[in-house]
Amino acid sequence: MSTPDDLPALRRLMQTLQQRAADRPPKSYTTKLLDGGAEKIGGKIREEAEELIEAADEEGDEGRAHFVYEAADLIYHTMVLLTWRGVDIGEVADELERREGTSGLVEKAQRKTKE
Ligand SMILES: N=c1c2ncn([C@@H]3O[C@H](COP(=O)(O)OP(=O)(O)OP(=O)(O)O)[C@@H](O)[C@H]3O)c2ncn1[C@@H]1O[C@H](COP(=O)(O)O)[C@@H](O)[C@H]1O
Repeated sequence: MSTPDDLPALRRLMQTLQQRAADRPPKSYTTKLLDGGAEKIGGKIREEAEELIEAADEEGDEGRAHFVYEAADLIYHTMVLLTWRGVDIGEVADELERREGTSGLVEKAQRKTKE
């Protein structure tokens, strides 16, 4: 499985989340989410996605920093859902690698001819 070597923070976060899933320490926000299952985590993902979209057109350095902050929130919660489902970020990286070089437009056209 490939690992996002250029993004060591993502790899470390994945390991922390997997450890949380194994240990379920009570004083952990991740544990709270994992215990709530896909519904709880999915609700947070929806909320964080909305917040990211809202931040997308905020101007200036502060707006940019807020947008980055919201993107990190969304990525964290998405990674918690991956963890809940037993999927490693490396598997997502593999899928992105498989797609490398194929335009979304080309992929869509191929899908349509198969249907
Ligand atoms: N990267 C994150 C991270 N990003 C965001 N969050 C939390 O996600 C929540 C974002 O939701 P909101 O802004 O809606 O805050 P809230 O209203 O308090 O949230 P809710 O009570 O409504 O769920 C906040 O509580 C943030 O602190 C995170 N919590 C944890 N991590 C990482 O996960 C690791 C393990 O965390 P614990 O499992 O809590 O120890 C940490 O060391 C960090 O590396």
